[in-house]
Amino acid sequence: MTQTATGKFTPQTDHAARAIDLAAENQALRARMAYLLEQAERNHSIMTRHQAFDLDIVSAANFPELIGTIFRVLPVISELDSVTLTLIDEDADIRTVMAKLDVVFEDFPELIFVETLDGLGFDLGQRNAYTPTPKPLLGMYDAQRHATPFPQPPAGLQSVALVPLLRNKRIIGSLNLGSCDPTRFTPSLGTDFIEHMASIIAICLENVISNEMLKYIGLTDSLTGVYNRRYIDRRLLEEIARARRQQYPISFMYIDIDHFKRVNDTVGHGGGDDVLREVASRIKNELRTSDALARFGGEEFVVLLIDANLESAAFVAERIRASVAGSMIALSQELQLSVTVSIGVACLNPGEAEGDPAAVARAWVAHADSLLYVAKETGRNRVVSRDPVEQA
Ligand SMILES: Nc1nc2c(ncn2[C@@H]2O[C@H](COP(=O)(O)OP(=O)(O)OP(=O)(O)O)[C@@H](O)[C@H]2O)c(=O)[nH]1
Repeated sequence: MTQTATGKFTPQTDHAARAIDLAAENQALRARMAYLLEQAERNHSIMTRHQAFDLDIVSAANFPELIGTIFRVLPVISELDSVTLTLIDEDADIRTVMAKLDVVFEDFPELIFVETLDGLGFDLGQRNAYTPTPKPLLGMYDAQRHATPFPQPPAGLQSVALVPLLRNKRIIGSLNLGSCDPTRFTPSLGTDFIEHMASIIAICLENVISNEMLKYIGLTDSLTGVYNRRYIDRRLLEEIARARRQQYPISFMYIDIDHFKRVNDTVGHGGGDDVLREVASRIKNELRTSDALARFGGEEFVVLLIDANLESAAFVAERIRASVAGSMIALSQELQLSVTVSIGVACLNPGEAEGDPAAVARAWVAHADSLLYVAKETGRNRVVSRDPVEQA
């Protein structure tokens, strides 16, 4: 109703006022609907992006691909200013295996390794088998308290979420999310969504790490820790193809411990194993990181040298021979042993790598083996890099 000049209300004015109220209400409803629509569209877009992210990480072929995707994609789709990952790696097994598989950790400054659960840098309270699943910790960023999960925080970091990564109730690390918006992560915020995301990341991490470990075990010799024959057979084919493309020489060394049967007879099989380990370590010390050392079986080792001609490979072989023969191998305080090796060296020059790589590899290895045979026949403890017939 509307009041007249005399103070009375008339039906007309009442009607008009009601219309104004309705219009205002309508406008407010429309604004609210527009807001909800916008929110729904935003949520839909976030969901779609996260579904695509889940697919990406689930199909990551290896460890670098997985963590690369997490660090590259997650900050964008979740509109975050920092994403880091802490992994618990008690005996540095993960780091050792990844390094062996040529993962370059410097490429991932957001990846943090800690030795223990306490090292995660946030309080999970006393834990035992019956402790309930730890929840993500959300709140204001504190430079001192969050120094471990955010070693290089972006300027203006305000709020953080530290999300435990769990596999079968075991905490394997944490996903650390940071935002410059102070209201982004508050203790009252629901955590279902980030817990779900963290659980998928944890599954992917565990799978990829186990796969890499298996790959590593499948390519290395368990006694000496150097590569095994399977690895070198595959690598030979790759390097022959690469040397052919890039036109550089590659060399191959066949190394055999002299009279190893006598070593075993003297110090037993266990002592023989120690000798194998020490010889592998002495050979490795003489090599560049680009060279590949493998145990071919028994007391035989092989080395693949990249971009090395016959002369430089023979030089390295001579250094290896001298290193093994140069000092006794101590099996215990009382027991020391003198060991020597014989080495055959063959080079594959640009132009000689043509044809079927497998056939080239076979002929090349056989050549190095025949030179090793010459070294054995002509007195052992020596390097032979040329056929005696060629030399004559
Ligand atoms: N301890 C140990 N011995 C091994 C291993 N694999 C092979 N052998 C031994 O290595 C010895 C190889 O001996 P041979 O091939 O006869 O040659 P050699 O005594 O080294 O003599 P030359 O090669 O002619 O100098 C054998 O006694 C094998 O038992 C191993 O993993 N550990």
